[in-house]
Amino acid sequence: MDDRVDREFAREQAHLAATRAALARMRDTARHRVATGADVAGDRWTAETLGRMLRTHAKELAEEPDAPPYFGRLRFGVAAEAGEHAGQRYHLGRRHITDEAGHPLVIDWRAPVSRTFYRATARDHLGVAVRRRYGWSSAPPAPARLTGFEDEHLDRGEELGGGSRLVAAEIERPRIGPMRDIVATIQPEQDELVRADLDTSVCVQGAPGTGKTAVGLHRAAWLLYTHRRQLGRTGVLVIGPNPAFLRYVSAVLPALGEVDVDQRTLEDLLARHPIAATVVDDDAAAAVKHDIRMAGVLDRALYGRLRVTAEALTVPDGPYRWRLPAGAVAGLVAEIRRESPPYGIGRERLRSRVVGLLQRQAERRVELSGVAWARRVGRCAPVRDLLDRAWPAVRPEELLARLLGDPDGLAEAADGTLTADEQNAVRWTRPRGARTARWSAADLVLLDEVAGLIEHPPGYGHVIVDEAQDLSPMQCRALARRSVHGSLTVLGDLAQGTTPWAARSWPDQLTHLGRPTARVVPLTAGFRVPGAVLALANRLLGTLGVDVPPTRSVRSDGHLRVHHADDLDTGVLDAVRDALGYAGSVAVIGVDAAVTRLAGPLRAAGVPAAGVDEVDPSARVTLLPVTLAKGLEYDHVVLVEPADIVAAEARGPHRLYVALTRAVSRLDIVHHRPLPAALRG
Ligand SMILES: Nc1ncnc2c1ncn2[C@@H]1O[C@H](COP(=O)(O)OP(=O)(O)OP(=O)(O)O)[C@@H](O)[C@H]1O
Repeated sequence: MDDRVDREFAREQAHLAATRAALARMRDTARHRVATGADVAGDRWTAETLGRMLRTHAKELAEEPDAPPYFGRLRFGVAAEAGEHAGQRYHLGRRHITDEAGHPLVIDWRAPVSRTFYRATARDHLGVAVRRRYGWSSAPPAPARLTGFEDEHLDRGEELGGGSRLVAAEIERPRIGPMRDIVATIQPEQDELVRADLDTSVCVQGAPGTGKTAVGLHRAAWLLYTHRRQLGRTGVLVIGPNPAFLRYVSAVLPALGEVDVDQRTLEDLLARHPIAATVVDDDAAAAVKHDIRMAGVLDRALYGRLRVTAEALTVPDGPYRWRLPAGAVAGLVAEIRRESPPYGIGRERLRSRVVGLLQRQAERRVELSGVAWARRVGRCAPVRDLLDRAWPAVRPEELLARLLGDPDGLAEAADGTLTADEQNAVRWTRPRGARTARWSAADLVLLDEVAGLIEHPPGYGHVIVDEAQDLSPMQCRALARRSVHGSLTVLGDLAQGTTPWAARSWPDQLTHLGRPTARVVPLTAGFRVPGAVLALANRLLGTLGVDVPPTRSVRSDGHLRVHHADDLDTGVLDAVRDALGYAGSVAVIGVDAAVTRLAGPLRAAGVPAAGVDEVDPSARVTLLPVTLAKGLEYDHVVLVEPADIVAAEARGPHRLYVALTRAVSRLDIVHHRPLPAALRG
């Protein structure tokens, strides 16, 4: 028996050597092609496209050159269910690797056959006789070493499920550096989401650490692989809550071979102007500006610019004068309004219909040179003046500056929609012109709404929105506008909503996102947070006012400790010193001011600690303001004074829930004030 295992292991070593040699050859070829690609292409456009493609390919192959080249293997049986794969073996990895003759040594995890690896069970083995998982040890820069494998004879009814040693080790591996991909251990319910069709929009409701972000990123990679041409043209957009989060997840897609996904914050996507740091809306103003009713107010303000003109139009044309009778233009405007094109297109439509009527008149009298005549008349002063009166061109900045700066204009647009108090809340006390105006973050959302009414923005083939529960209705609309012809993956957790406008129900949020009928799929297996920590965090759930399914942790390791400290700084310092005795990353999380203040005492005690935005390789400890903690994870978390986190903001309990669920292995809570009631006892 052992002999058989040894022989099998030797065969695996030989396959590994062949795979590494093939990968090195593919990399050399890719590099060579980058160097010569531009010379072999026939024209400049082809050269550029080819060059870009080759550079991308070379870059993909250069990612993590010494990482394990595969993670699993499928051996199909010979029964009918195996179909075309009968008797075949396939190693599965992050990308295809082929030998010199073009035979596959490793199949991409996204290929259709790989689906079987994630979905096959003992009850429904989908033709698979044996599923094999590999164990690797890696100590970069040395290449990863194959340490063993684990077989499940699915055809004999054997299945390890949660008992797989390799899967458990992979899930519980300490976190160092940026987020990693999970291709080796994607779970069936996650795989179903990852491989949902391109035209399917889906919403994933998942408690902290259930793999929402991981699912979203793997879905992006799968979609790009499966619909490369279409999405190469239309693009994939990933929206994350803040730059620290985006930095944390930014390595996943390149590691999966995808270097062309647009990963941004929503603020960045809508940044027509820099946000003025000095212009911060107070709570009342922000609440109104993010309210869905603002969509109606802006629409009314914009279309309030149309003027019904009863005048006749006269256009001199050489010896002739062409005329439109009074009322004709008003009729055209009403007709175009009924067709409801974007405002900017409406203006051009009016121009061309006016010209069309004039042209019909003219054609009865003279021979016209069609297009040139129409262009000239369309730009002539009387037509231009008429358009500027009846359907004036509008810039979003100018419209919003007038709306917020002019109480009468605001009252007119908001009458019956916003109360007088709400109008007062958003009104500028010192009116400014469009050029000198300074815009707040919420103003940029409004400007985007107006810009979207004037002209549809370019869209994406697929948009993935993380932490979607935190988006306001107006922010949702900005994303809906960019995915009109594409689909959406909406990721979030109602229990982690911390903005004043955070969603309390997915159907409402999905309606704002333009996908009212998207399926809401729960994920309930927690991969990040150890059981003991999750049990504590779950105690808060009842106080958060949302209806979400409970979660169980799949982790067997980890610890939770609660320390009462007479002196908070000393308590934190002790906990941090203890944390540094373990492998992995450490974060100190507390209200923003406390975290800033703790930098001094930690430094004085000889513990280097970096801010979340600093890159300091000597610091294993990150000082993380709780408002930036969303989506991030650390091996060891020292959570400072939960009562302060609860008291700091209206949604303090939700914020505490987020903070409690950042720890991958160990959570130390250090408090001086009494713990919030839900955490006591
Ligand atoms: N199938 C899996 N196998 C191994 N690790 C996994 C799996 N699914 C998720 N993880 C890991 O669990 C951790 C949490 O995943 P992720 O950040 O995607 O969760 P999340 O639901 O987005 O959490 P949050 O709500 O806190 O943002 C990550 O380290 C991720 O790599």
